Amino acid sequence: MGLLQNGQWVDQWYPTKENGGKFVREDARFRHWITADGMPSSQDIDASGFKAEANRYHLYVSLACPWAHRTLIFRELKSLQEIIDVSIVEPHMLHNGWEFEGKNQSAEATHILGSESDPLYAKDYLYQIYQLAAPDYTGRVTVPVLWDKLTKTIVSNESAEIIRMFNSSFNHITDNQLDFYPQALRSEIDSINEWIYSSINNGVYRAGFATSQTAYNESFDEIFTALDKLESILTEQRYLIGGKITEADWRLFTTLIRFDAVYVGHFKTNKKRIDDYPAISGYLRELYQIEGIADTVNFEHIKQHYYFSHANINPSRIVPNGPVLDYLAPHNREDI
Ligand SMILES: N[C@@H](CCC(=O)N[C@@H](CS)C(=O)NCC(=O)O)C(=O)O
Repeated sequence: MGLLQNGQWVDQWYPTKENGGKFVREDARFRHWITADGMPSSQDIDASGFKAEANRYHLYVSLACPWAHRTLIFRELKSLQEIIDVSIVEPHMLHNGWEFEGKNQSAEATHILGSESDPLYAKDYLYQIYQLAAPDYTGRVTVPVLWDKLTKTIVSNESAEIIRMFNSSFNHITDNQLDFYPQALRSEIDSINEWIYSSINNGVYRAGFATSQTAYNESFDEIFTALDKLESILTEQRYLIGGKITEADWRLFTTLIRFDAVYVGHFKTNKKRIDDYPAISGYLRELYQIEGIADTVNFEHIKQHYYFSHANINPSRIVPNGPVLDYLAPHNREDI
């Protein structure tokens, strides 16, 4: 794993020493917006508008990654499958970072079913896509990447913003008017997102990537305090914000679905499993059973990625066979 420095790939692990053993996530650097008419959006930090058009954009994802998973879910829920195509990288992220399927894969990586080659430029590694967009780029090479085929650049590598674009910018093309970020609920959604991002979505990474006991303990406590609070919220109400599924639920979902399969073991977030929380686990099953969602979940990619890629956490690279999980069992949430 590594990053680009002035456009050159450098193989190195996350620096945690200077932060007392804490993992600190870097902000995404490509932050443009696709708008319906192509006019710059007020959220676009570079004020360059990208017009919503069918088959102009391409999504590079990993099926393992919870952030990329959000974008796949929104592509599904917002009927964008036919107009935004997707490429799936190999789950093993090694010394060249994310790799495409092909003959130049790292020697120790295994070809995992479902991984794809780069259909646009036949590149071997995702960092080469970043180099195409910005030859002198400095920063991490992350998924998801929303790519513009017309101007050959990265529109965005920030999942939180990609799902907002998917939520509304293509409605006039797809005629899908579902709204997961309705005006009236925005401030409530924003504040729940912030809490869940820091304590849970990013909390599990802070626990897993911590290199000091203190840093791990801190995140561990934060995660389980938040899960206990979530359990009481979801005992009283069906979704995070009352009776309607919003963006906040989907952002939480991608962490919950990885929790028992990977985080409990690999990231040592093992005070309880999601399965031990009756309300959260029923809620998780309900979301999983919504049409189109199960197809976005690939446990093989999820487990292979974490257990195999992070050799400093799991040097043997043995990928566990369990646990047995049944997300198709009845959720019994209809009457809440
Ligand atoms: N802020 C980004 C974070 C994405 C992210 O960190 N993705 C991970 C995979 S789960 C990644 O690609 N990491 C590679 C790296 O950090 O070098 C987003 O939400 O889109």
